[in-house]
Amino acid sequence: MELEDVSKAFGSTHALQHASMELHAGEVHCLLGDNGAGKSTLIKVMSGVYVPSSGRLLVDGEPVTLAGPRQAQDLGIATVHQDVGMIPLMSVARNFYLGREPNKGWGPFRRFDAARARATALDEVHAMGITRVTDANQLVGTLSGGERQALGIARAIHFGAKVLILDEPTSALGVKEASVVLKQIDSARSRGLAVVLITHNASHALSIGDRFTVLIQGQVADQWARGERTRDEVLDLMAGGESVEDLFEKLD
Ligand SMILES: Nc1ncnc2c1ncn2[C@@H]1O[C@H](COP(=O)(O)OP(=O)(O)OP(=O)(O)O)[C@@H](O)[C@H]1O
Repeated sequence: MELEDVSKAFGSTHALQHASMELHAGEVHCLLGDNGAGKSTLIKVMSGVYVPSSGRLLVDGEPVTLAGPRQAQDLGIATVHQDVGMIPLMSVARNFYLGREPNKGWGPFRRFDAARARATALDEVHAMGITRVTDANQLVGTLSGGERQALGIARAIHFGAKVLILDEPTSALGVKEASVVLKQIDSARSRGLAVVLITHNASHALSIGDRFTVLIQGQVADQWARGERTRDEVLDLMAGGESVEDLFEKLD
């Protein structure tokens, strides 16, 4: 998938200006930038929420116009937001299938196939390494933040995502939980998905990213492949182009 010279304005706010970015199968592309840099706007363009003011979106080299999130989903573009969009008082199985419930029976006898949903949801969740869940009837509200993220990722993969967009999946998590989610991102990459990872955490980005794009005030400030920048350079870019050392000095 490719974004070519994409701009998006909200009235006089130029949230995104002439941004280009390529996603490749089997790669994690980290999208970095300070608050308000345009990251959310960019992923909303990719996921069909916003139509760009100008520029193009290409999938497998063909220009596409996404009429809405449903169309993006049909093309295999899945977004997992920080809150994962799950209902805490519903079970793991119900949340896994939310909006795509497997049915059994025919005509007026069609009904939710609960047994199938439970078995498949549990298999997929275990395949993603969440072994603490042993009963698909368990309520999502009882899962940890990391497990919910993992469930969201497992669900996206199960429903055939080719592009997986993760909006700050590790930001609310402790060290151990974050590492579980990073492992899952790695596993999605191994399965050949193109992953977009928004993060404010330089260590997470550097540990998992294959390619990197930094946005500053809506513009692509830098783009590189793994190994082409030092850790300090990355930190400065993530701070909106300011030296992190200078920022600390200002605190004194
Ligand atoms: N729907 C909207 N209407 C008006 N302005 C918007 C809208 N969405 C975003 N903006 C503005 O566009 C700019 C980029 O916002 P965006 O949310 O894309 O940044 P971000 O990098 O995701 O920030 P954060 O890390 O804080 O989520 C900001 O100045 C924001 O106020």
